[in-house]
Amino acid sequence: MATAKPAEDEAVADRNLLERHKKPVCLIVLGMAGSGKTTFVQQLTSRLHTKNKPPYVINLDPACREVPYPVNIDIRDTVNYKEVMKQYSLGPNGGIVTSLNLFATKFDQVIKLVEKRSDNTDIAIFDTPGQIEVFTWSASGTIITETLAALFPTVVVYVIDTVRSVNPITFMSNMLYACSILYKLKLPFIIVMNKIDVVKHDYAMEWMTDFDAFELALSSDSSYNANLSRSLSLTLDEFYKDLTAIGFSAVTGEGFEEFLAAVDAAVVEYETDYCPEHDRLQKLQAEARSKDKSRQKEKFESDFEETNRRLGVTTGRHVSHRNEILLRSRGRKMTDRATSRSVILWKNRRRSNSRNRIALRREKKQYSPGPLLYAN
Ligand SMILES: Nc1nc2c(ncn2[C@@H]2O[C@H](COP(=O)(O)OP(=O)(O)OP(=O)(O)O)[C@@H](O)[C@H]2O)c(=O)[nH]1
Repeated sequence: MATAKPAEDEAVADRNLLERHKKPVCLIVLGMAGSGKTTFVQQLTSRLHTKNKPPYVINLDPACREVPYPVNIDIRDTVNYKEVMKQYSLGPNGGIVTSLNLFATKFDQVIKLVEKRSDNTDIAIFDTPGQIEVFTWSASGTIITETLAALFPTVVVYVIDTVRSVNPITFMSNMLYACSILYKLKLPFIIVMNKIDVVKHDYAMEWMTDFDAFELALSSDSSYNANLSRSLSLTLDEFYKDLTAIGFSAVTGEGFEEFLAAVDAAVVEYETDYCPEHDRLQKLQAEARSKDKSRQKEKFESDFEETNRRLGVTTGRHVSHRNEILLRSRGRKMTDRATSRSVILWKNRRRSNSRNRIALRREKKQYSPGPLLYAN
């Protein structure tokens, strides 16, 4: 029996891997405002439709005016962003965070819908808000990403505006952001250098592989920013090494095949690097939880025995006559004290009950998201 266990574990691990293989690849599209995320999703969706491989598309931007691609799940159908801002007296960013939080409470339903489509969809695309930090550093963004990554092969697609990044300092800011997201999420990562129909991405590829070229681009600038960018470029060398970057035009579709190849490679990376690490961490967490449980149980048992010992109650249920009297008198004293305490407590409770009723009445008026709507 004992020898069969590792083989069983291996079989379970293989089955998990196969199950993960079956499900659609989830692409989480991130990028600064105006980098072209929505246009990129539109181009990708239309090309995949042409290939007869329609993706499952989910819009997670509650503040966008219109979605220019066929969307299967739209956060705006469930959460009214303007109403959230009004009800909670929030500004635009707070409104987006709260809308995402409200939507995250229904994310299990999104997962079920994506799972349902696993037989006839290879790719699920998640378009995110332009306020990048709202998704990457918020609780709901983390919940959404981690839930997806635990169940499906998940890849982060970071869209960069190649036109704006010709400025080496802007380029460095973009790369720093990408780096922070990569190390936070630890998921396979593809950088999409968008808008190559306007400016080719060769300069950026050169800056990532050749420090001297980047320094040359900064040579005319002696500001603090330029010096900082220079130093950071050396530090980011490690980050650049493992990075997959491709050129893309969300307008013409140039780079589409290269992007699909990068996604395939990222799925392999997800299975060989992310999954084993994820499983290892899960195992460690489960072990820590069970250790904690047994520690708590031991503590409870020792506390219980100690209390019994102090009260003179032996485990054999024998209570000495003296102890019995002691217990009774202690009990009486406690009841006297308890009665007056109960009266005060009762009065306080009545007061707090009416306060709760008012709070509840107010709460009822507060915004709650609608049902999750979806198109097949
Ligand atoms: N020339 C060119 N323009 C592009 C490309 N991709 C996007 N654009 C333009 O860039 C602008 C911003 O594109 P969006 O797709 O709205 O960018 P976004 O990142 O979704 O913007 P937010 O929703 O504000 O975050 C639009 O005017 C697009 O037409 C591209 O590949 N080439």
